[in-house]
Amino acid sequence: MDSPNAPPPPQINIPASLEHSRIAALPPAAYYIADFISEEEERAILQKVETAPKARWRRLTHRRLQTWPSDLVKNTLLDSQPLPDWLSQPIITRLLSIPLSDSEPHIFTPSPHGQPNHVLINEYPPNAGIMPHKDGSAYYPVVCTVSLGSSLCLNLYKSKEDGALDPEPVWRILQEPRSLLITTGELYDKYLHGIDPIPVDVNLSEQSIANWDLLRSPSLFKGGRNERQMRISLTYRDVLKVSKLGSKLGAMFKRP
Ligand SMILES: O=C(O)CCC(=O)C(=O)O
Ligand SMILES: [Fe+2]
Repeated sequence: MDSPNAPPPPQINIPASLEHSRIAALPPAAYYIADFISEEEERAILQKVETAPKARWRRLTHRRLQTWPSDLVKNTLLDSQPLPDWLSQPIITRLLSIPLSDSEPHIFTPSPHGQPNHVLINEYPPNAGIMPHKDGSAYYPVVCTVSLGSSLCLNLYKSKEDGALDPEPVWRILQEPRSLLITTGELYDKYLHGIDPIPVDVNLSEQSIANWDLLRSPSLFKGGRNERQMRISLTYRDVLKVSKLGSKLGAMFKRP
């Protein structure tokens, strides 16, 4: 557990406030912290994800996912169990330790539960992506994504006047392993996000990548390419509605 007086584990680099990690090229507001967790912490979380009971995985055509502590039922979290320790420590503790600005508390201070209560784990083989979408009304509009295992590009799209999707992304964000990306505001409500189902991200440059100046290792992408490996993402959000009935219903919907 992170305590205010303990020195941070080596390899992590947490800003004094989120303002220092703001992606300036994007509308308000998105933040990128390249070294949010250490390699050792990454390994430990990957091990927990990989050894979760088989029934935890839901298989889609090209990717698999786990939901913790459980699936939503009609946009509601059944309040049966808290998040397991390996999803709270160190990630949530560390996230909540970062002030929003030099004078304001953390990013979840105004949210109903003051912290994320739900984690979606997505596993993307190199050719897998996720269709452009919005995250909808079930969540407080702050999305925190920790990436593990591989880098890839998240694309941001806008809807055209007639509501159709403009197929060219307006911005691209490169997410490195062990990084944290936070998106809020207009990026939650107005724009769509998605990941191309391709084995290699191309045309990566200071001009094309919104968070280039915040990357840990921009030199790795000097050739403009990123060969994808297996990537696991952990998406932390606060589900607005939590049902106290969950402790009863939880037994019926219980997963191992
Ligand atoms: O894996 C990611 O980075 C994005 C996942 C996502 O957009 C979602 O689960 O809503
Ligand atoms: Fe999403």
